[in-house]
Amino acid sequence: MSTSADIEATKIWCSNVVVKNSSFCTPETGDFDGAFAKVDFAEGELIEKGIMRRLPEGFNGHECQECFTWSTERPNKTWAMGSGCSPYYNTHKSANANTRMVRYFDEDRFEIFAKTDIKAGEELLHTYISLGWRECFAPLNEIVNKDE
Ligand SMILES: C[S@@+](CC[C@H](N)C(=O)[O-])C[C@H]1O[C@@H](n2cnc3c(N)ncnc32)[C@H](O)[C@@H]1O
Repeated sequence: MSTSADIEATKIWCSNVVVKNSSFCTPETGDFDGAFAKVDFAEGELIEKGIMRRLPEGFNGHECQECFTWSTERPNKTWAMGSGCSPYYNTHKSANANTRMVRYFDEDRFEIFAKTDIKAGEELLHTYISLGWRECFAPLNEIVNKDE
């Protein structure tokens, strides 16, 4: 088990998260991946931390579902790839998302925290900040917000 000193001292820590088939998989979608809690988390607890690597200038994140929006500029021109399990978190609208990602753009790192108490085995979901405007997420945005 990692102590808080271990976690503090490391840049990438995702020991309490596993990746496996998402709970959103259906016979129609086929298999795809999601991130899951390996242990119980209390509301506010750190789930995972890691680093980002910026993608080359000119990279078009509108065509890539796996990269992260990595600036507050809109339209966004800076995209990054995240460490650990971070690329595998599926999304949901804010009311149903059980995690939140804190982005430290100037340090190229992130932390993911529990928004609610989470039981081991639950799928971890966060609301993608680009869900409403990234071109490749248009079909997903319709699915997630179909009741709005
Ligand atoms: C950042 S990736 C997440 C990991 C991805 N599921 C995988 O297997 O690599 C984003 C993609 O996951 C899928 N996804 C995310 N949230 C979803 C949801 N709530 N329902 C269905 N598919 C979802 C969509 O295909 C989306 O483009």
